[in-house]
Amino acid sequence: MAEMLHPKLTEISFLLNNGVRMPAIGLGTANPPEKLAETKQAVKAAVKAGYRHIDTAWAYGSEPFIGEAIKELIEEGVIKREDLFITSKVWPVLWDDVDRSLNESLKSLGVEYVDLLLQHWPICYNKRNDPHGINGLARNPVREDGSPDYNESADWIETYRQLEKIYSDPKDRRVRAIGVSNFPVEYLERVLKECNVKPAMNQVEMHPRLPQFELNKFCREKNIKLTAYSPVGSHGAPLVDYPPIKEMAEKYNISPNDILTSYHVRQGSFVVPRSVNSVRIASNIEFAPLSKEDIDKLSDLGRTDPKRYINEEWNKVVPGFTGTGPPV
Ligand SMILES: NC(=O)C1=CN([C@@H]2O[C@H](COP(=O)(O)OP(=O)(O)OC[C@H]3O[C@@H](n4cnc5c(N)ncnc54)[C@H](O)[C@@H]3O)[C@@H](O)[C@H]2O)C=CC1
Ligand SMILES: O=C1O[C@H](CO)[C@@H](O)[C@@H]1O
Repeated sequence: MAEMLHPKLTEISFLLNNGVRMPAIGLGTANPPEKLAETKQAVKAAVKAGYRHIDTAWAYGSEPFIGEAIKELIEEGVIKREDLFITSKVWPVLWDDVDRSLNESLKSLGVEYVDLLLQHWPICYNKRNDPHGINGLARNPVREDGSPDYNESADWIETYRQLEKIYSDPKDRRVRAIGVSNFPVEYLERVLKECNVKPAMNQVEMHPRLPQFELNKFCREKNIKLTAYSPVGSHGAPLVDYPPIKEMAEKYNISPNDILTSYHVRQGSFVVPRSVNSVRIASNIEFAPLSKEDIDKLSDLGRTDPKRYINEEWNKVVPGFTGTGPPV
């Protein structure tokens, strides 16, 4: 490809529906237990490479390591707190205690506010103590028979109501924007009907093999932004070696990772790739100015070869969030 002038992915940002500006690419931090401690150097490498957005969650166990990285980056004079955009999420075991979830996240992160707080899943779990869980609670509680321990009498919308109460209190400065994650269109419709604060974000699995056509159309109409998680197909990065992606990468003379992140940013969505490899973090920030035809060609894979990588037993209760995903 001829040399072209265009920004790095780390230089692009979009506005949320409440006027808050959010950097387009964020570092994903849902690292496996054996790599959790590496999150600290990954965040430091990402910020030094230009990243200003970190994606985390109460449930990841990565927040204390992100906190250590932020503290050192501020002490070293690399950034100030206000230069960073931090997203955290409320896990279904704390569906009825958003205050606790947020306070524990803030404490671990060592910050006074998060920029975006999401309801992680529209699911309500019962609380079960587990010394190996997150802050003493089992992350995915199960019953004696091994089935997910849902709270059958609870309503997932209660979590969003608690989020909007915190966000709407002018004396409470702990969140700058609120949103949801893993919400299908019908759940978003219910939030829009029954709640007062429109979610700024819906974070979902999204990539060429799961282009989320219906959610994209709905969210664009309602001015709700989307963030793409698992952009390279999660564990093992299967999409990086997927022939149509490699072919597009060769055409643009750029890495497959850059194709897979630019695919979202080019369409006005956010993307949160995960890595603890500092070389990869720093090199995979090129923006590919994909043409409309190339975007359509990639999205077509969602019709011809659909695939959802995050498919767990307990998330099957969310319509469309199982198997190959929503019909296209
Ligand atoms: N809201 C939600 O429910 C969810 C949110 N997320 C967020 O999205 C982030 C990204 O999604 P993930 O599922 O973590 O997966 P991902 O699609 O970003 O893939 C990450 C994996 O790919 C590997 N990788 C990346 N490039 C590679 C390359 N060129 N060669 C070999 N390996 C490579 C990384 O080392 C890592 O193991 C998470 O870390 C988390 O922050 C992820 C899942 C669910
Ligand atoms: O955010 C999340 O990450 C894990 C998968 O990596 C998933 O359980 C959850 O939604």
